[in-house]
Amino acid sequence: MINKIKALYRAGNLTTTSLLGWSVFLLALHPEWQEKARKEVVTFCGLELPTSDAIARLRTMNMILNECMRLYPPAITVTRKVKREVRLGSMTLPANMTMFMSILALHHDPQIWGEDVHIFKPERFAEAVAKATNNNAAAFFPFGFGPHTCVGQNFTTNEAKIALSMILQRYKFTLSPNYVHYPNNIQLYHY
Ligand code: HEM
Repeated sequence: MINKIKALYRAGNLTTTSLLGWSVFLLALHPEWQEKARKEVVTFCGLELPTSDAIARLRTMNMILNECMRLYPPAITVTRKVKREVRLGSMTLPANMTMFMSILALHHDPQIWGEDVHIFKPERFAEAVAKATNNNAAAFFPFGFGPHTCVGQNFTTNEAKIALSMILQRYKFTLSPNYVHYPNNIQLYHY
């Protein structure tokens, strides 16, 4: 039981702070999106604490958070163990093999996202994910997929929306001239 609680704490802590950190960074770099997000928050929440009804209406913020997780996915791979030998396209995967599927690589693949793949463009997510991904909806998988999809997905999305709304209600922010870009992989599990 204690280990399960520790796992939830570890899985939910650095991932959410990573998402919030990169969101603030990207909004500092793109003041026009910062202003759009602030306007939306003020329209639906005023200067009050965001309610669950208001959070559900934050479409622009949803687009921004998706684009942040596309460019800087808090978890960069998902892992699967091959139970028995299996054919996958032209490959044969042996039993007991551990596979790492790179979220980061797929989120930065120009064949899926287009030549502007490295540019922050929340408007990609204005419509369905299938549209943003050139009909490869599974190629956007910041929370993994299948039976092991992140159990904290809805919780963390709401948490991030509340935190970001409260920041936007109170502050305008820009990037420090001393900032040095140094994205780093976070280690989720330290046993
Ligand atoms: C932005 C925040 C988060 C991101 C990007 C994220 C991402 C992920 C990813 C990629 C996986 C692997 C899914 C797979 O293998 O298909 C995962 C699993 C998991 N996540 Fe999250 N996560 C986040 C927040 C949270 C939070 C807040 C919690 C708990 C409160 C949580 C609990 C878990 C658990 C327990 C698993 C294991 C699920 C399983 O193996 O059945 N995560 N998460």
